Amino acid sequence: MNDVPTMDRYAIMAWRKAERERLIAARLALPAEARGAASARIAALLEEAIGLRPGLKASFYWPFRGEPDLRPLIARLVEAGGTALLPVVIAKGQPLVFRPWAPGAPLVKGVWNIPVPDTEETAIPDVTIAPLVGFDGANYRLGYGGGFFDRTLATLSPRPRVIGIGYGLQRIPTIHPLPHDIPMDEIVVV
Ligand SMILES: Nc1nc2c(c(=O)[nH]1)N(C=O)[C@@H](CNc1ccc(C(=O)N[C@@H](CCC(=O)O)C(=O)O)cc1)CN2
Ligand SMILES: Nc1ncnc2c1ncn2[C@@H]1O[C@H](COP(=O)(O)OP(=O)(O)OP(=O)(O)O)[C@@H](O)[C@H]1O
Repeated sequence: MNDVPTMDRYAIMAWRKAERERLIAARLALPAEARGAASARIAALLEEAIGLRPGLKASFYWPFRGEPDLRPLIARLVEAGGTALLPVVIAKGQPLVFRPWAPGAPLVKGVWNIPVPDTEETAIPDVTIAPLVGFDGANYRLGYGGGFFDRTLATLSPRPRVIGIGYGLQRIPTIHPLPHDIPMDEIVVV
């Protein structure tokens, strides 16, 4: 099982499932104050990396299961004249769509009860902030297992700049990349 070259697709999917559970539990075990402090540091580094400017369209996410809370950065982008987008699951097995959202705008419950903007409007992001469950040194991302980000990026041309974000404890030696896995452009981890 730990003999990497002999892991087939089935074994990799089973390994990923266990690894996701371990990593999500480790993230949730971080005290709330530590998560809050880390979120502020990630937001500052991200702001520097992307540069807030009028017209910039950046996709974020509504935080759950201990993901860093970057909503203050959403507010700063909107104040700077940019557009913040949130990912929306239309259906399992389908790419995500991105809908605009600004602090105070209405949300409705989407798939898995994730809050999503109450609008039909969609837009393609210039920059996509991807929350990580795990990541490796080759910039591959482990997510929740729906395949949504990879499926979405595979359909977008030009592809947005993808920046993964998370905590250092989410680093793993390899996610055992499969042909559908698309590496991220950058990772901001604290
Ligand atoms: N905050 C946030 N929002 C996001 C994402 C994200 O990673 N973070 N997504 C990024 O893609 C999409 C949601 N992706 C998700 C994928 C799977 C599960 C989930 O709960 N899966 C079940 C397994 C169910 C199944 O396989 O059918 C589970 O883990 O129990 C949740 C969200 C869109 N919104
Ligand atoms: N471009 C694609 N086309 C079709 N299926 C895909 C594509 N990308 C991923 N998948 C499928 O999605 C499933 C989950 O993939 P994976 O384990 O990489 O999820 P993940 O990246 O952790 O999840 P998420 O992006 O939702 O956070 C796999 O069965 C994979 O084959």
